[in-house]
Amino acid sequence: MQTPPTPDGAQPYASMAGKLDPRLLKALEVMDFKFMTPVQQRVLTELPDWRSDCLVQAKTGTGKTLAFLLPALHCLLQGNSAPPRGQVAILIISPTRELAQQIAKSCDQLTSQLSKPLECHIAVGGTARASAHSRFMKGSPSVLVATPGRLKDYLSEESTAEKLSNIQTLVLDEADTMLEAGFLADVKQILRLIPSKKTRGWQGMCFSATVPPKVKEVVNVVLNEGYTSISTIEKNEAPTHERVPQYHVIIPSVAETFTTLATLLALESQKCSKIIVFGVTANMVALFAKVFSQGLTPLTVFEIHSRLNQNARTRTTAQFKEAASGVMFASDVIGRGMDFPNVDLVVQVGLPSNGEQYVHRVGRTARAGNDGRAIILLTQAESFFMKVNRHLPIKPHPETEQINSGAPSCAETVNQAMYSIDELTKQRAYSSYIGFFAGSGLLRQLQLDKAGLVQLANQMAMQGMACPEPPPMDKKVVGKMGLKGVPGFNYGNINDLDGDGSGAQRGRSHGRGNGRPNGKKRDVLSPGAGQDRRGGVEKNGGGGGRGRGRGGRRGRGGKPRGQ
Ligand SMILES: Nc1ncnc2c1ncn2[C@@H]1O[C@H](COP(=O)(O)OP(=O)(O)OP(=O)(O)O)[C@@H](O)[C@H]1O
Repeated sequence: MQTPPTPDGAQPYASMAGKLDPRLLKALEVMDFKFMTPVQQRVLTELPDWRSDCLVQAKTGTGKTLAFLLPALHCLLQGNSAPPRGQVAILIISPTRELAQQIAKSCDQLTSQLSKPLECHIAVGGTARASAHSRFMKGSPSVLVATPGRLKDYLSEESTAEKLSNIQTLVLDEADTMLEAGFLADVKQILRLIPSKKTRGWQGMCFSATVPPKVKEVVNVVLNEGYTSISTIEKNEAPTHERVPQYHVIIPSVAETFTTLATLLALESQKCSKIIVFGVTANMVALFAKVFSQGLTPLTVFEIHSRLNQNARTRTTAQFKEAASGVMFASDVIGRGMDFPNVDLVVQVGLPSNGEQYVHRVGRTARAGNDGRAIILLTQAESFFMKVNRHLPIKPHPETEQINSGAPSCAETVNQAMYSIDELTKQRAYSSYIGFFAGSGLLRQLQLDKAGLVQLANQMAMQGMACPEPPPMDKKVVGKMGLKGVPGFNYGNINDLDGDGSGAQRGRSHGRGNGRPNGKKRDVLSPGAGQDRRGGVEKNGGGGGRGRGRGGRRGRGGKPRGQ
């Protein structure tokens, strides 16, 4: 007898008996997933064939991962056209390392009930390439979850590419970001390195919570004409959850960013226990984390961005997934796809790269049917974001006045915390802030010229970060930012700055000429370094971690450097 559907129309997975591989159904039972989410139901019931090409849009946190894994795994397990043993059948490309690891974990859970384990491998930057590659070559990988850089690196070796010469399914998760300017070239190059769709007829699956119209123009690189399009979002419906009230707080001046955030978090941590705070650049996030670790919040502070090495990123991801409470300061390395259970509140400080990125960041809360809230902190000049994204239901925060009036009373505490932060951390935050805007094309919308940008950053440094003068900038870096000759910079040697907590003392001058006692040279930052726009994208295949991150980071919408 058929199990009846629930009142809201969700079909139980039990109704898929006889259709979906029983071992997958058993795994779903073990995972305690009794009902299909709407996107899972629609993919499993509306695809003409589970091998059909598709573009699927559904809100964040609604179970898209299983919606592509289930049909792909079913076809692999049932199909008689499975590739020879040792060859990859399902290739999943993700924009970030953390997301790749998360997808692989879901895949392992779904295949846990097979009598003989099915191997799901990961190929991402920042991890020991040699050992992962050797496991991949010696093993029998049926599924590979990869980030573009490391995948290109694998495919550049003939023997490795051979293992990908019989793929059945190619999934682009976060498809819109994978098919936009910064990534499209990578994807096209990957497609040149695997057997062509025309001759091999592999299935293409594109999934995302946001599908801007321009994506549809390029989706044909992985989908055949006539592909199935599924969306669980109504035409005029906001792409965010109705369960997430969204608010903005306008900060009186950029100098008050830190005090406003401190006031907001003090207020919010009375009602919320698990919070993610996004910042505009990795270096700004690093500064937030250091400052708020100085007793500015009762919550445990977590930090994740591309300037941390991959071990630290992976550890923090696991810890924050497990944590019952805490505040995680994050860049866009976790902006998309990441599933941290029970996040109550998402705060965005400053502008996201675009409306889509805003939606994905908000989507770190209210997942799997839970509730959540979202707040964006913007300066008056940045408030154009609401005008150009009118479809987003962002309202003024009901406690804006209380937050703004409370901020000055935090100034002393924030200043004291700032004094204890090393000079290099502040310099990097300052430099990355300038680099972000200089390379963003946002100056016009902000009604700022280049000198105005430098002035704004100086104001933030001197009034917000307790710097006695603008942090020093290297002339070459300024030139690379396209700001040569712009007034307002304090040129100096970054190598002279104190670079860790031990060298920084309360109230210590931030000026030039503080020699490093050990005479160690510091790397000079490249413009835009420490920016995690485009979701903390992958760069080259090899190496990774802190050192590589500097040279290879991608600016807003730009091509990845160093490839
Ligand atoms: N059928 C189900 N029943 C209950 N929970 C589910 C089901 N399917 C998925 N989930 C859970 O819902 C959460 C969100 O799933 P998932 O990460 O796949 O969302 P998503 O739509 O891919 O989100 P994003 O757009 O942010 O990438 C996860 O914790 C997942 O385990």
